[in-house]
Amino acid sequence: MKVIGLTGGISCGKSVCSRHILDNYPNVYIVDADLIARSGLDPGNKPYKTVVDYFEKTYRDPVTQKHIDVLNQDGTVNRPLLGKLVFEHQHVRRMINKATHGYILKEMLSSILKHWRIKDLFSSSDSEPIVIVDAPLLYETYWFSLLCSKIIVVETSEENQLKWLTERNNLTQEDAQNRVNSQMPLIKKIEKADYVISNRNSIEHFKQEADRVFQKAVKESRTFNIVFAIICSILLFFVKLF
Ligand SMILES: CC(C)(COP(=O)(O)OP(=O)(O)OC[C@H]1O[C@@H](n2cnc3c(N)ncnc32)[C@H](O)[C@@H]1O)[C@@H](O)C(=O)NCCC(=O)NCCS
Ligand SMILES: Nc1ncnc2c1ncn2[C@@H]1O[C@H](COP(=O)(O)OP(=O)(O)OP(=O)(O)O)[C@@H](O)[C@H]1O
Repeated sequence: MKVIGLTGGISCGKSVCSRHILDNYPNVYIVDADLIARSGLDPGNKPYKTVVDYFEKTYRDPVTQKHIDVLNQDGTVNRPLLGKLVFEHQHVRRMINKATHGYILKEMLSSILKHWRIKDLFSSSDSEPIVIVDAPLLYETYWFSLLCSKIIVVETSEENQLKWLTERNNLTQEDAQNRVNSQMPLIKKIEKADYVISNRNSIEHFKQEADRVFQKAVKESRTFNIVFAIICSILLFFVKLF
């Protein structure tokens, strides 16, 4: 098994890229951090409880000092409202990161280890599983990046990011800008990257670039070895305790 990270700025095209790779290459599995985070906010899960507690006990609207209810009537999280607060206020963002990142790491580790096969230790073959960890905060969250042998960064212009983000999420320009500003600057991610896929032209061109870079990354990635599998299992054990 090889583990390749896929990251980049918000709304740069990571999902388009991972879907394209999933559809066109055998033995590819996607571990999607956004999807995992979403499940963490389902009622009953630990991150959900932490977030609900925070808004019930701690958080007051900074202007009106009123209590803010982030739940819908059926008890699920009101994501548009929570999203607005998270990207507007650094302390809410800190809280949500603390509430969700341990959970995301645990679920990521479990998903990755599911694809690890002892037989790949002895012979590398074309059928070796390739796990793509699609995580927007791969560099912001040190432990996430450690899991990956190579990391691909998807980049585009800030103008494209804002345009695609306002259209996709139906956001105002200001809300979209808050989301872009809440992440590590894209230029820093590009500096850290093993590979960069540029998404500044058509989607078709982007997919061709994605093919080229993905094939190179697979060739140059090392196989997830037994020592690493053991370290991950131990880490998973401790993360599960908390
Ligand atoms: C704030 C939440 C409720 C907003 O939900 P919403 O449906 O509007 O957005 P969605 O989950 O689709 O995320 C969209 C994008 O926002 C960016 N983003 C999400 N969380 C964060 C964060 N904490 N900091 C910076 N950017 C973030 C990412 O680029 C992500 O791809 C949600 O993103 C969330 O629970 N975030 C905390 C978990 C997290 O850190 N996720 C990223 C995993 S690496
Ligand atoms: N080259 C392109 N031309 C036009 N639209 C594009 C292009 N690339 C991506 N998009 C659109 O931009 C939006 C964002 O793309 P995508 O969802 O893949 O980004 P992402 O990096 O996964 O976002 P997030 O960080 O929010 O998870 C989507 O609606 C997608 O269809």
